[in-house]
Amino acid sequence: MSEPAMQLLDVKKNIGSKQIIKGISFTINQGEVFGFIGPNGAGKTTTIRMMVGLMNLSDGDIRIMGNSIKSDYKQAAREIGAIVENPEMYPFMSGKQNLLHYARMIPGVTKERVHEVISLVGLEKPINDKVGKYSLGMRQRLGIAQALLHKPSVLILDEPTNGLDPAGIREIRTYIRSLAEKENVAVIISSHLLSEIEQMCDRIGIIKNGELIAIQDVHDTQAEKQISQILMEVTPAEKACELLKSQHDIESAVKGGALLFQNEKELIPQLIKTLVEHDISVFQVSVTKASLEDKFFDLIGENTIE
Ligand SMILES: Nc1ncnc2c1ncn2[C@@H]1O[C@H](COP(=O)(O)OP(=O)(O)OP(=O)(O)O)[C@@H](O)[C@H]1O
Repeated sequence: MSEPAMQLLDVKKNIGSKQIIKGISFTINQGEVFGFIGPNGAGKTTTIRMMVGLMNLSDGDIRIMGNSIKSDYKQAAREIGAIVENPEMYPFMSGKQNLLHYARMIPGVTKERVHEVISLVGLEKPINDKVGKYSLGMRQRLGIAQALLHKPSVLILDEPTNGLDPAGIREIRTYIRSLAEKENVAVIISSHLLSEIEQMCDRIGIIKNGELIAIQDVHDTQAEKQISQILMEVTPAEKACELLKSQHDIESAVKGGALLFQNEKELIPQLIKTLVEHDISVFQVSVTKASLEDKFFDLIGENTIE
């Protein structure tokens, strides 16, 4: 197993008397796209500011390719590329001129590397146009290209989908995945909207009130044996609801003449057997996959995160 790209070890942050981050630990692997999700005010930006060294930790540590951000900041910082606030670009210069300008300030960055990062974010066509004419999505690509110039091991993007239209969000999806693979760079993307970033992530970490409440493997949820949303049309529904609880410890909601609950669909034949044995009539069973969004709402206990 290769060295983790980033490790958060019981990270805490107090501001005044308030504990904003309450001991967060997780590991991000090289080359993976990690979504950092949570409602507004959950603590995403605070955690990210600590990851990139813009804010001190109150306790715990962050290691980037094994280098402690506390005791070995210079080495750790070399491994990070980030867009936390809007990157400064000169609007009267072309995208390429901007990149060359930054490249000159970083030791060891060649012209070849500048061309490489342009192609990684798919900006070849407009790269000689003035940045002032760029769309928000294009400016963001340029910012990411700039953040990649020094070949970091970790790329951190705070709310990169904010302000983008659906086409811009689709574009991000395509190039983030491919650059993570081509560069073997770990990408951390924060968002308060799961639907916007779910498709480009390998794993999602969910943060609420300064605590990490779950880490979810996105590919797992696409696997066969997973939690499904099950709707059973039964009569009498109330009696069926009690039976599922007493015989199978399943909590279900009664809606009209139907029961609604989440479980593995492999359990369905057993449930039908129990119901029929107790003189319940089963008219119909329908199964839909519980999306990560459903689980996210379950976890954060809200129906909306806007
Ligand atoms: N300088 C500060 N002083 C006091 N409280 C702060 C400070 N900075 C952040 N907070 C509080 O810490 C909590 C976490 O804020 P943070 O900005 O990290 O959340 P977030 O998940 O990034 O939210 P958003 O999606 O709205 O950016 C919030 O309750 C916020 O009010």
